Amino acid sequence: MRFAVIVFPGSNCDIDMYHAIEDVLKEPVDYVWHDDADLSSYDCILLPGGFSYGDYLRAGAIARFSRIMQEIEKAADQGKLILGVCNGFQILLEAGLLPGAMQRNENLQFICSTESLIIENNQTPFTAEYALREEIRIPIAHGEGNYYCDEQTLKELQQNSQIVFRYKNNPNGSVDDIAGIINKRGNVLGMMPHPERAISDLLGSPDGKKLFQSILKYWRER
Ligand SMILES: NC(=O)CC[C@H](N)C(=O)O
Repeated sequence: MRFAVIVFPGSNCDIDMYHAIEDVLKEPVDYVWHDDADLSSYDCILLPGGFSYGDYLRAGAIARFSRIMQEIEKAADQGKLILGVCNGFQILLEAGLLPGAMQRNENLQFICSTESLIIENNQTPFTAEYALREEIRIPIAHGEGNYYCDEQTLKELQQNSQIVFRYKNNPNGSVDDIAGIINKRGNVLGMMPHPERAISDLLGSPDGKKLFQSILKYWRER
């Protein structure tokens, strides 16, 4: 299974993401620069965290217009797996690949902490290795993680089981304690917490490993 880690000017979790794939899955992984225009050889596309274009205007608002985004939209249409973490999630929202938007954290502070998350849907390619309602510990580090959507969208997310992760103790004011959502088709996941920073006890938690293992399992069994 071939993985691409997309690198924007200002990405800063790309190396962690690369090593998560290399260390946990031992599968081929490449960095792909945002101005490149071919993702056809990749099975899974990873948008890492960071401050693309300095988070100017809004986090993800400029990266959304990168050349690579057309390729990512094409890959999503083809049913390939797309994972956006933190700034990657923000970019997917700005691009309209996931519904809703990010606001500044409720307390207007950048929050850096390890949070308990609840697995709300383990029937996705990204979470099949977890138990339903399993509680996991994953770090967060963001200033704009306060997920918002209108009532109609929230109802749809709830009814279609598109809310994949919820915070146990909501740190940022996100609606319905949302930490991560998936698209209706089930191949595009966005989440604010960083699973790539939780792949061993040495890093404080190994709980992110199952997310990457779920991706590989899905690909092998599909
Ligand atoms: N870790 C990150 O991806 C930082 C997220 C982001 N740009 C924010 O502060 O909201």
